[in-house]
Amino acid sequence: MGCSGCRVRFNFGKALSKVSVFFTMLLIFTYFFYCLSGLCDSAPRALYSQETLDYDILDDHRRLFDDLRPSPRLLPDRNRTASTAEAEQVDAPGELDGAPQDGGIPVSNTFGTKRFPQAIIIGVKKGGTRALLEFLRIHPDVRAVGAEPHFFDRFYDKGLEWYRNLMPRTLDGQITMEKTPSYFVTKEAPSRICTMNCQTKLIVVVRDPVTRAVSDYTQTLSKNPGLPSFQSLALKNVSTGLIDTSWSAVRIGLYAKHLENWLQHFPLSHFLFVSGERLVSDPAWEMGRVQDFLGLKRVVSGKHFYFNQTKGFPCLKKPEGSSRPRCLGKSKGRPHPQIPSEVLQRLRDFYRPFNHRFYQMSGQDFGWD
Ligand SMILES: Nc1ncnc2c1ncn2[C@@H]1O[C@H](COP(=O)(O)OS(=O)(=O)O)[C@@H](OP(=O)(O)O)[C@H]1O
Repeated sequence: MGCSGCRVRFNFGKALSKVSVFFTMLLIFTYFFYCLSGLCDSAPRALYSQETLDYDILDDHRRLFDDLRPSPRLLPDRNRTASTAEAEQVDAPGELDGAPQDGGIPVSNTFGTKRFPQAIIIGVKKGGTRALLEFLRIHPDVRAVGAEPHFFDRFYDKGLEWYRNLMPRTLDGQITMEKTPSYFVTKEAPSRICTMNCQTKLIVVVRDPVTRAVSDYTQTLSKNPGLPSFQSLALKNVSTGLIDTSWSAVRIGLYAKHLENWLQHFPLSHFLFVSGERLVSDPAWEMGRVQDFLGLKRVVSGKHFYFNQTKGFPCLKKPEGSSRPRCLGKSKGRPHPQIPSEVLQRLRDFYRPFNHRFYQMSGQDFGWD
């Protein structure tokens, strides 16, 4: 009896070890299948459990974009065009879902396909483009490249397949997006985007050009504390108050001029102009418009936001899978330096006719006067 009991125990133990080997193998196969299917791409999302977006943004950027980044030059150079000066400012990017791959053939499988973006946030620099993209990424039908690809301004010679391979995989019905604010001021960008797809939807986050210029200056100043004063860069002649339109921080705010270039290639119906101010004061309202424009169900709503008093901006309530709320990183919402009021007034006067022209062209009054 003792012996037969032993045999039963022995067989049971063997069976148990076979079952555990089977399950281990199953786990390994499942993992490989999962990765080969491209779902491992979404792993960086786990990093979003950080309180701010700083860490994931910078790590992903370094890992995947090191070979793309030209050496940064921070001092404004009046001999360069607005577009080249603009292109130097690499935004703190976010999650990158797809690394550039060799071969250029888009990977397609049952879990998604790398597609060209159907919608692009083309501008404006310091308008609130990062906030908009991060808010949109809550939507289950939006997948976006976190870093700024700068394809249509800097890396166009790498070819469209290179660009497509930067994109995250999407399922049917999902929208692929990217944001590169310098496209708005890049002369060649409209024709290049149209060559990719003339049906592309274009989103422009606009902000009072005076505040935008100060924000732009603040960003450059943060990287280069020896920068001359705002007024000495903005004014060609302090006594006459002549504005220096060759300074990119000023030029970018001439929205009507830049839009004119875009309207040569795209009809107005392809654009959505988002108010950068309202994106801060009422993000849910502005996100409603954006989702409608993109043909998405209104998923992102007031319940996703709270106003963070310390940050002074709306932040995201605990996103799914995250233990903490999420604000944008330190490079968003920097305190601006004090600029003499007469300089700001001079700039306001300078921009007024351009703003009015922009209101006419866009059919929206942003109330910047
Ligand atoms: N929710 C939230 N959190 C933080 N910051 C916010 C938010 N919404 C809009 N903004 C404004 O976004 C400004 C930066 O704009 P961008 O993201 O377009 O800058 S960049 O061009 O990508 O560098 C940034 O400009 P500064 O305040 O001058 O730093 C903010 O004013």
